[in-house]
Amino acid sequence: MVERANRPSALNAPTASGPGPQVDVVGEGGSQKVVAKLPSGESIEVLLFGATVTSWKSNGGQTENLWLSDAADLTGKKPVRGGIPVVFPVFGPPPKSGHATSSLPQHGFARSSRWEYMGKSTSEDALDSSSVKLDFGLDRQSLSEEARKAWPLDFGLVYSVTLSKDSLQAALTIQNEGEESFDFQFLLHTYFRIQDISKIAVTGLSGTEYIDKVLDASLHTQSDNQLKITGETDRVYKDIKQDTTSIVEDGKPRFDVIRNNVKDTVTWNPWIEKAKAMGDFSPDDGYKNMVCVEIGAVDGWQKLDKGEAWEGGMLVKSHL
Ligand SMILES: O=P(O)(O)OC[C@H]1O[C@H](O)[C@H](O)[C@@H](O)[C@@H]1O
Repeated sequence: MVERANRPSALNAPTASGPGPQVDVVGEGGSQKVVAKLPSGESIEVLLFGATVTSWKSNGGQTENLWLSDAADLTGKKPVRGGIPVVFPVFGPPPKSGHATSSLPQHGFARSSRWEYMGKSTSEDALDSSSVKLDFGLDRQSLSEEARKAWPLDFGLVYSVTLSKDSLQAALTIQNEGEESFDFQFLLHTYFRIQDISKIAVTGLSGTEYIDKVLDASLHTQSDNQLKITGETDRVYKDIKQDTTSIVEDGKPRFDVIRNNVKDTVTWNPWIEKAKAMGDFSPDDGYKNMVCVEIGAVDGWQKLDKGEAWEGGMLVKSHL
């Protein structure tokens, strides 16, 4: 059952099986966020600005899984540097001209729009198996005037984030509510927190073609099953056959990222110079503690006809 957020008394109603997941809306204005905690201690925080997940703690609440810059703006003035920004309807810089997204900023408007918290649904069978799903909505009416002008199409988004004991699921449903079809790209720009970039490998990409954005957008094929990050990395892996891309740390599984109805994945690490050059990236050597593994549909465009809906996303398992 989804409880509407405008009924605060229903937020944490006691249940027959004891205390269920705790969900609270905290903060004001651009800093408002939804904080959810399972009885076993795992938690998430989702800023309404961008519906950006800024924290995900597993392991009874002891292990933070997401990297968030110390200088991230969490007041709703600019996209968050870290966490899980939602990229829609265009990934990267939009096509220069002649496309419906051409007037939009890099990565579109979803990460810099204020979403509506639509409510939670919970399952609380037992302490160890409880979970909570938070729903967020964005439509044309809630966009800034600037974004509405730049992308004059009618749409409805529902973004659902589900916290379970060892996993986080994030899924976006896109509905075309207008009279004409539209093209979109979608990506979850997840910043994973890691101990040491020199000790990790990204696996599950072998045999896949990728565009290397650091090397002049040239096309390559991943031959090694272990992608080690040893310098600036910005690659778009396309049409991946495997469902799962993993992050291995010190030879042990750390995260499994399982794609649902999307086939592409971007790997990104700005490394030394680019990290220093970004005003909202802090500390300077924070690049050692993060790697972006970003699932999405970004190779070409997805077309959505009038009245149609599309859904895609990821399930991330944390091994800590
Ligand atoms: O600085 P941002 O707009 O958040 O983009 C950060 C990065 O996002 C993606 O990973 C792109 O592939 C990169 O080219 C880009 O630099």
